[in-house]
Amino acid sequence: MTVRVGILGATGAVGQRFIKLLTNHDTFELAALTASESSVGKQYSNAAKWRINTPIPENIGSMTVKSTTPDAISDDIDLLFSSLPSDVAADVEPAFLEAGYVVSSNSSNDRMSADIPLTIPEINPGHLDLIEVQRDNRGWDGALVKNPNCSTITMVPTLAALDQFGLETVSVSTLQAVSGAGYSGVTSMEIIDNTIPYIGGEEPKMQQESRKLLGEFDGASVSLHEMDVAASCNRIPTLDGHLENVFAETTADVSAEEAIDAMESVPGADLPSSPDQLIHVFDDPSRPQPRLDRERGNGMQISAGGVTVTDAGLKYNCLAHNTIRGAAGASLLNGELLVDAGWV
Ligand SMILES: NC(=O)C1=CN([C@@H]2O[C@H](COP(=O)(O)OP(=O)(O)OC[C@H]3O[C@@H](n4cnc5c(N)ncnc54)[C@H](OP(=O)(O)O)[C@@H]3O)[C@@H](O)[C@H]2O)C=CC1
Ligand SMILES: N[C@@H](CC(=O)OP(=O)(O)O)C(=O)O
Repeated sequence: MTVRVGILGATGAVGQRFIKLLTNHDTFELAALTASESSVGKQYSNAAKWRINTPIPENIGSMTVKSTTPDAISDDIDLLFSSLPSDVAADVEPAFLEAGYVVSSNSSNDRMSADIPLTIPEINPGHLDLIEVQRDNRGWDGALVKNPNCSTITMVPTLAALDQFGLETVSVSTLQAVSGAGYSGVTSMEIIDNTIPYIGGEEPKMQQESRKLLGEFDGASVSLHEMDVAASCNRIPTLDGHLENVFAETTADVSAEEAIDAMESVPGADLPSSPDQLIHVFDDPSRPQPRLDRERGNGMQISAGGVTVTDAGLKYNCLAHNTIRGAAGASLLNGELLVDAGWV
C-alpha cells in the first residue's frame, strides 16, 4: 500500500526533518510541499535553507513549492503533515480539515482542545478515536491529530511506566537544546557560555499536555490525569536533544529496580518508525547524555538513567531527540497510527 503525503511548512527546520524521515519510507510517498508565499513557485532546493547534514534528496530538491491552501494541493494526497508556526497553523489547518484532508500536526495550537487527539502511539493510541467526536462537533470531513511538545514527549513515556504505582506529584527541570527554538531562535551571543532559565510557554505545555496524554478516554472525552506536574524549563548550549531531571512521587512505594523494570517493559508500537524498545535505561549514572544518546533508535528512542529513591520520591533523568522524537518523528508516527487505525 502506498500513501501519498504532503508537508505543510516543508522548508522549515521541522519540515526538513520530515523530508529526511520520509525518504525511503516503506508506505509514505512524498508528493506535495508547501511553504509561505515567499517560497511558492520556487524549486524546493532554492526555497529551503537546507540545514541537515545529508544532501536534499534529488527528487525532492526539484519539486515545486506550493501555496499552503487546500486548492493548491492535488486531490490525490491522502495525508498531510503540518509543521507550520502555530499562529499560521491555527489559521490554515481548519481549511484543510473542512476540505477533507487528514492532518498529523506538530504545531502547538489546539493540542489541549477537548475534541483533538493528542497522541503518542506507544502510550495512548486509543485517544485517536476522539476523531469521531471532532467530526461530530466541527462537521469536518477530514481528521486532525496532534503530537505533544518536545519536552513533554521526552518525559511522558517514563511517567506512563510509573503510573502503575500511582503517580501523585511530578517535578521536572529541563535542559533544552537550541534547535528547539528554531534556527534563528537564540543567537550565539545569548547562548554560548550561558544558560537561559526561561522558555516562553514551555512550562504550562509540559504541565497540561502530560495530564491529557495520561488521561482516561471514555469514548466521548479525555479526563485529565489527576497528578500535579510542576516544570522548570531551561535553554542550554547543546544542538539537539532535551535532557530532563524528574522527581516523581507515587502512592505506592517503588524501588529503583521496580521503576527501571517498569520503564524497560513499555513496548514499542507495531508501526514502522517506533523503536523495538521505547525506553532504554542506563546503569551508568552519567548517562543519558545528549551528544552520546540522542540518536538511539534512529532518534525515536527515549533514554533514562540515574534512577534513585530519594526523600522527594523517585529521581531520574530522561532524554530524547527534540526534532525527531520531539517533532517530525512524533508526527510521522502519528501518521503511521492513522493509517494503521484505518483513518487514512
Ligand atoms: N524547531 C524545533 O525543534 C521544533 C519546532 N516545533 C514547532 O514546529 C513548527 C515549525 O517549527 P520550525 O520548523 O522550527 O519553524 P520554521 O520557522 O523553521 O519553519 C516554518 C515553516 O512554515 C512556513 N510558513 C511560515 N509562515 C507561513 C505562512 N504564513 N503560510 C504558510 N507557510 C508559512 C515557512 O515557509 P518559508 O520558508 O517560505 O518561510 C516554513 O516552511 C512550529 O509550530 C514550532 O513551534 C516543535 C518542536 C520542535
Ligand atoms: N518550545 C520547544 C520547541 C517547540 O517549538 O515546541 P512546541 O512544539 O510546543 O511549539 C523548545 O523550545 O525546545
